[in-house]
Amino acid sequence: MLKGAVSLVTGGASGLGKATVEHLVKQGSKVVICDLPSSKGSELSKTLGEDKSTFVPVNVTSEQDVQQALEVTKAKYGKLNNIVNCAGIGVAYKTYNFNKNRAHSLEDFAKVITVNTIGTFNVIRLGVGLIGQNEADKDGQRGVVVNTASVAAYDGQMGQVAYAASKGGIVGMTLPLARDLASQGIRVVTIAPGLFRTPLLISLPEKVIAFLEKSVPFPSRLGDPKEYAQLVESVIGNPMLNGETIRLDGALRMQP
Ligand SMILES: NC(=O)C1=CN([C@@H]2O[C@H](COP(=O)(O)OP(=O)(O)OC[C@H]3O[C@@H](n4cnc5c(N)ncnc54)[C@H](O)[C@@H]3O)[C@@H](O)[C@H]2O)C=CC1
Ligand SMILES: C[C@]12CCC(=O)C=C1CC[C@@H]1[C@@H]2[C@@H](O)C[C@@]2(C)[C@H]1CC[C@]2(O)C(=O)C=O
Repeated sequence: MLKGAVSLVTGGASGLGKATVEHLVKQGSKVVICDLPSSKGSELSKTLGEDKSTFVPVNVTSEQDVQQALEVTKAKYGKLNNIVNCAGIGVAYKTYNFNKNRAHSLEDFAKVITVNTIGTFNVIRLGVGLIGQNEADKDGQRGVVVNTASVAAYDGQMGQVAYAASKGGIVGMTLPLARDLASQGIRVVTIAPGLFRTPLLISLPEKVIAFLEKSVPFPSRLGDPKEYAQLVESVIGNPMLNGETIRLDGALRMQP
């Protein structure tokens, strides 16, 4: 399924996106790594081999940047089969800070929605144009889109109102996207990860990590980004998976 395929991964220079890039390349896909200019995408591509991967500096909220990435994809690899949306950010503020008498900044709320929700949609709306140019396989399929939400879309914690809303938006758009794109044989599936061992979580004090790990029923540990990448491969390989969000969380239900 991945041998000879071309995949575009946003947020591909770090964490879950990076593990996905590495896994897809290992499975024989060419990969276009889209991430911010300040990211380590270029180094990653050099390590993987610049024939198998290409870094394009992209802010997912920019139409121009995403178009540029699609042009590079077409010019270098001739087609696009899969999009994996991993780019994302978060802030941690309560709706109102009653000690400081200060409301959640509207700018911060909008920023998280803009990158996570609008950025994801921006890449999909432009990227499916190129996927739609593929010849359909014997099942009528032309390509697959995999998005990244979070368990926060369902059990957002205190201080996660912007993040949870942004991820809820991704869960909410999954079915209508799948319906909109069904006529072209393009599937859309969202993964909602729990707690994964990426730079953000690794940087927390050991005590906090141990506490977070304990909150996961089984296996009681942080997820390995490779396990996320493994699910991306399964989603791409299974033609009946469509219009659904899959939790990948060891049965974690986050507390308030
Ligand atoms: N690590 C975890 O436990 C979980 C992560 N997630 C989600 O998974 C995704 C990946 O998270 P991690 O790998 O942990 O984070 P990370 O911070 O390691 O990677 C995110 C990448 O997105 C890039 N990025 C940020 N804003 C961007 C923009 N505007 N345009 C292009 N690229 C941009 C960053 O430069 C970075 O390379 C995010 O959407 C996050 O919300 C969801 C649930 C759990
Ligand atoms: C806010 C959390 C949990 C409590 C803590 O001591 C430290 C944290 C910082 C990283 C957060 C933690 C948790 O809320 C889950 C997320 C938001 C985590 C970063 C990614 C995270 O795993 C996620 O996106 C879950 O959906």
